[in-house]
Amino acid sequence: PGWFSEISPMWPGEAHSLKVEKILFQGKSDYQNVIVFQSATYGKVLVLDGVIQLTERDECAYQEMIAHLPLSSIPNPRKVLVIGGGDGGVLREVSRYASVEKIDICEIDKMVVDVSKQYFPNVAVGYDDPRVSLHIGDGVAFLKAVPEGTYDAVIVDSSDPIGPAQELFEKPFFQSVAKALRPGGVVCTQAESIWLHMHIIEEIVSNCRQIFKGSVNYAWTTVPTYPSGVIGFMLCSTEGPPVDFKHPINPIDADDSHVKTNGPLKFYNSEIHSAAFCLPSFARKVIDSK
Ligand SMILES: NCCCN[C@H]1CC[C@H](NCCCN)CC1
Repeated sequence: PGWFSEISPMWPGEAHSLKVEKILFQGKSDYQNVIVFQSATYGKVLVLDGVIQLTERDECAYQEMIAHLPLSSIPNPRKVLVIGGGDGGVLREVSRYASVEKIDICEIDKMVVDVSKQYFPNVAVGYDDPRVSLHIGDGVAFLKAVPEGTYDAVIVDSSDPIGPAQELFEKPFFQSVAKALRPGGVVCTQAESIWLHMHIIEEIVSNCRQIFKGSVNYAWTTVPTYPSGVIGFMLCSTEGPPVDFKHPINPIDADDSHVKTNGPLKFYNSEIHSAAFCLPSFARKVIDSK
């Protein structure tokens, strides 16, 4: 009955809208407002504090890219940490790797987990994997308690810098991620839009270059229901065995040695992996110069 428009001071003067068929859930957690609605053409939609987190139709693009850009770049990921990502979509993608032994996830808002399990079963299917351990709490505190060099990969599937995820965009957090990673370990973070947030990205890249002494790259992909239709990722590795993010050495889309229980990959493949690092000149100028 009507339209949902994603109006936010983070993208002034513009608002992506989706036609609403039915509101399925409305709640207020300790951290944010949570809404689930059935859209006319994008399936069910999860909204936190008025910001679209995922839709059934295009979530594959974001979840597959944020997980496979880092994990396809290292030979045998064993221990993986997901910060945020309470909907479970990233877990679904991480569990495709037979080499993975342990997946820790730290999500601050339990309502996001519960709502995803109830309304987005094909996304929350990630929680069914026995290797997954769910920690409800603040990712900043969780990482401070992690012993040095624990993880092969950290994936920061955060919302935006306004709200509970604010600290996940700041330098101390990146430092704690670097400490938690083994030498040559990798991190992939949600890194906003080159059309909307070049200044935020400039700051993030500058911080990452100071903290991560392996490689630091920015990749991007298309997600029609995120503002400006694109979303980016920071791909960084710590000092140690070199990581070439642009040429995946552990292709998840190649053979059948990977778990297929969660259905086929809908978006990610090795070509789009490499292409994701090709940037328009206005972005490359800023990102490569930091
Ligand atoms: N696992 C899916 C969670 C999605 N995370 C974020 C949700 C907010 C979205 N705003 C985009 C703002 C413009 N860059 C970015 C991804």
